[in-house]
Amino acid sequence: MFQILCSKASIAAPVRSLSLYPRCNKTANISRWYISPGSNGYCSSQQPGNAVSRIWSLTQRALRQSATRTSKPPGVALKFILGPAVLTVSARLFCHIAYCEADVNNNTPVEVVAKSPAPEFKWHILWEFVKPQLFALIGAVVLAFGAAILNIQIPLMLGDLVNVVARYLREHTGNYAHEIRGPALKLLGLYGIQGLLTTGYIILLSRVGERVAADMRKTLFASLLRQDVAFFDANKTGQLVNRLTADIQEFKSSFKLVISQGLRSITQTVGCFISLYIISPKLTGLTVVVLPCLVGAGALIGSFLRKLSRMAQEQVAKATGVADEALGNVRTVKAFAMEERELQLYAYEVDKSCEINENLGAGIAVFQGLSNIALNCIVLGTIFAGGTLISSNELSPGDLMSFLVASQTVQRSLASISILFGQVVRGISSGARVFEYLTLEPTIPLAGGGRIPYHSLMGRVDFMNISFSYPTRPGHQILKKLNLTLPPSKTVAIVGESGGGKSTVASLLERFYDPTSGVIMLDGLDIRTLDLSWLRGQVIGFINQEPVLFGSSIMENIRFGKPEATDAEVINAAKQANAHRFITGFPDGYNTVVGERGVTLSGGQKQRIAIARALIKNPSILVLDEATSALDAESERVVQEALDRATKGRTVLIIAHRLSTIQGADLICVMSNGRIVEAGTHLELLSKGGLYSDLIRRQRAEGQQ
Ligand SMILES: Nc1ncnc2c1ncn2[C@@H]1O[C@H](COP(=O)(O)OP(=O)(O)OP(=O)(O)O)[C@@H](O)[C@H]1O
Repeated sequence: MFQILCSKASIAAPVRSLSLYPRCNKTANISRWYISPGSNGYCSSQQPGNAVSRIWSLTQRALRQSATRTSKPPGVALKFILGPAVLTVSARLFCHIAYCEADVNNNTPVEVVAKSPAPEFKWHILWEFVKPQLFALIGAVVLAFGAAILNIQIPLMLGDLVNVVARYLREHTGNYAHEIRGPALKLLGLYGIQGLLTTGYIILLSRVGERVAADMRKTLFASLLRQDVAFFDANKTGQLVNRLTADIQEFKSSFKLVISQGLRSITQTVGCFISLYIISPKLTGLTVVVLPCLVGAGALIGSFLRKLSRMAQEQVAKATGVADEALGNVRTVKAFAMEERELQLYAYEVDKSCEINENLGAGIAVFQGLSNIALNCIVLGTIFAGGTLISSNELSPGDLMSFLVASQTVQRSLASISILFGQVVRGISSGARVFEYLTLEPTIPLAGGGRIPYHSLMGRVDFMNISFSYPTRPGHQILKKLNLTLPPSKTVAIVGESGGGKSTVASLLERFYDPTSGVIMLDGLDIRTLDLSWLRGQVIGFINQEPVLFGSSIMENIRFGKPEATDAEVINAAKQANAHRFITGFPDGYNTVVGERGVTLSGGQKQRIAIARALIKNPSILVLDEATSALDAESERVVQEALDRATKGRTVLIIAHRLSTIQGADLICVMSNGRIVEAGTHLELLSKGGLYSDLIRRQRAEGQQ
């Protein structure tokens, strides 16, 4: 199996392919090679072993495109030269050179899976979020630093205290209570100040962390909403939501931990080492020999645990994706009685996650067990060696106490640094995933630069020589040099076989996608030069087969079409859409909450609210994409009545399955193979006896007319 790994759009279709039979003059284990099928991407083989010696199957069209556009990801460079029958591939991978030749064979199907390369962590983006919180952050750092410095002081003062006790036990002279009071009060004061500093830095740090996370969430959400439709074709909603929630949460935890624990641990390690050296250079020498070995072993086990933890994170995201999809489409799941299958899918992913987490837990347990043994051995060793030094009067009992406490602090700090290291890696990878979409620029920007014509619109639309392939399937051309005119205030219907590209035409008019070639003109202006928010918000009204409502009130749903609309405007739009009567029939009227995606309403009711939502913005152009095809006869009659009223005086594009609904259109265009092949009125097309009359005949036979 081969994979195409794309950074933006994904490619996910079984397609015709060509096979490459590479012959190379040098062994190179090519695990990844680069092609650019219309967007940046990697291509890799999942077959193990020496990839150069294997047959490479790739999509013919994707490769053709890759032959014209290649770029260099780090460490990988590759060129495609496509001859009539021979494909030459030259690859430089990690300093190995491989030359491959390949014969073209069109018949082998290949599975193509989309996957993104690992995103990069960008410090300058983090800086933008941290900048507004700089003062609070500096305050937190200073307080945390102060608390850490005091922690270095504490072992020394404990030593003083023990020395007082030891002297009293040895000599039994002086006033014990008086002698102990001073160092004890000092220590108490130190504990108090340390407590205050700790409270202060935790408050400041959690404020900084929460605000940075909140800003990131808002910016990421705004960035996601800004993306064009192709982005959502290529990315699963569950995974996007995961970036907004789990990834930002993980990043926030790491950020806070690094500043609090990282700073404290490093300061304490350095400070306590100095104290250790001052107390006893000999004992410190012993510690210096033993500790790095332990820390090295700990780091090794730690890196293995981090790998497991990353796998666990990814697995949880997968499981979330499955649950999100099933719950988001719960009605379909129920309609097909697929609860058991969805449960099995989810259980499979959760079990995998559980297995990884169990291994991770066992790894952590072993790690902690070994650490405990090692740390206790160090204590024992220190007491043993320290006792020897006491017996030779090189060390006092208080010094040994200070040494023990300080060396424990060093050990704790080093251990937390190694744990922290894992957290940093997790935080950085979560941050990178968040930043990836924060900076992603949509190919069709919603705002900026586009103009809004001064004059009022006539509403003439011209599709001129439009060719189009979906970004997720660049090799599959849907529209082929399509020409179509929507005259002002006229109704044009597009009919044709299913999957022929009718809805695609509507999507291009809305600029959900831009054509691969050709121009769409609105009143003689290229729509790419027009302000997109204005075009979608005020010019085009869109009603499709399955209207999706938000889980708020009917009033808010209609007002979604024009946020500044008054209640009277909402009611007026509802009346035009034949919705007023049923809305006022509800106990809460316009304040009735419609449930998630409008589940508490019937199909016809939802459709009429969608019509009101489109009409409230008084659009010059109305696009009806099979707006009545999902309704029963009675609902269709009421909705059709509303639509007839709504289309008056507007340019209307109707995409229709059921030909009975478009017979009154001013122009009917028949689409086939990505082009308009017939155009005329119902009667003209019938008299031609072409594709349209075939469709009519077929639908009559199927009883749809
Ligand atoms: N987002 C998408 N990404 C990739 N391919 C798509 C996408 N949407 C539609 N297609 C493909 O484009 C082709 C045309 O689809 P379109 O929805 O425009 O057809 P249609 O004529 O409206 O069909 P129907 O009458 O069944 O609704 C189909 O082959 C479909 O699989």
